[in-house]
Amino acid sequence: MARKLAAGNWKMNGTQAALTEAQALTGMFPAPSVEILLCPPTTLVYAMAEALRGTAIHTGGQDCHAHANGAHTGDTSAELLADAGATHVILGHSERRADHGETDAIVRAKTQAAVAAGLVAIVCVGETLEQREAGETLDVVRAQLQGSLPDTIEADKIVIAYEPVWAIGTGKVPTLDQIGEVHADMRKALAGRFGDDAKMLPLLYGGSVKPTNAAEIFAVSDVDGALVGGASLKADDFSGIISALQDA
Ligand SMILES: O=C(CO)COP(=O)(O)O
Repeated sequence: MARKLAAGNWKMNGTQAALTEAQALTGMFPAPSVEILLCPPTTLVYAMAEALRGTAIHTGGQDCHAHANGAHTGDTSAELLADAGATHVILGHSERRADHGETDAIVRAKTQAAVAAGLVAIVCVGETLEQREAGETLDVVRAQLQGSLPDTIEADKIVIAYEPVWAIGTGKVPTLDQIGEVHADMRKALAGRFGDDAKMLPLLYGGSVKPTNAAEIFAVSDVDGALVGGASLKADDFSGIISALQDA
């Protein structure tokens, strides 16, 4: 069985004042039955990891460079994130693929770097609206998985997040059948490539997950958690999603 994970992606939001939201979550979930992760902007990774030290809530980055160190002005390596206290890193988010031209090959190199640094890599895939309307969703997602993952994996170091681009920040969510179809197909593709390890990989759904729709999404088979944007910024909202995952 894959482990369950509720992950929050704060994107480019959150000053130090927002750390109180992370601390509030620790009070609500002193001993959670699922993994909980918050990925703040890079500027807050160290402070959040320190604030959450000794609690059940993990801290992660939102991207890393493919190299461990060197002349890469403005970039952050997986090693630096780990040194700051991160345990996870989101890679290949559609906003990075779109804003920074990240290809599957780049995401794959970053995934290898993250795992080498001891981080869990959360690898994001997902189709655009145009691709869905053209009936290309499963092909697009399969190709992204194929290109973005290394040939050999450690099952406890990889998480997959299916995030349809058109569902991110829009309030639009695929039907439960559509989510189930993609997740089942991802599990099948991963099993074809990694054998039994595929059963251990958490497959997260992301895109307009809210406390109000989380339970029905978590009831879909092969959905092992969520990667949450807007609703992870406030402890009151994110806690509803975490509770739904615990109850699933
Ligand atoms: O992109 C996302 C998480 O990585 C999803 O964002 P929203 O939950 O705000 O739609």
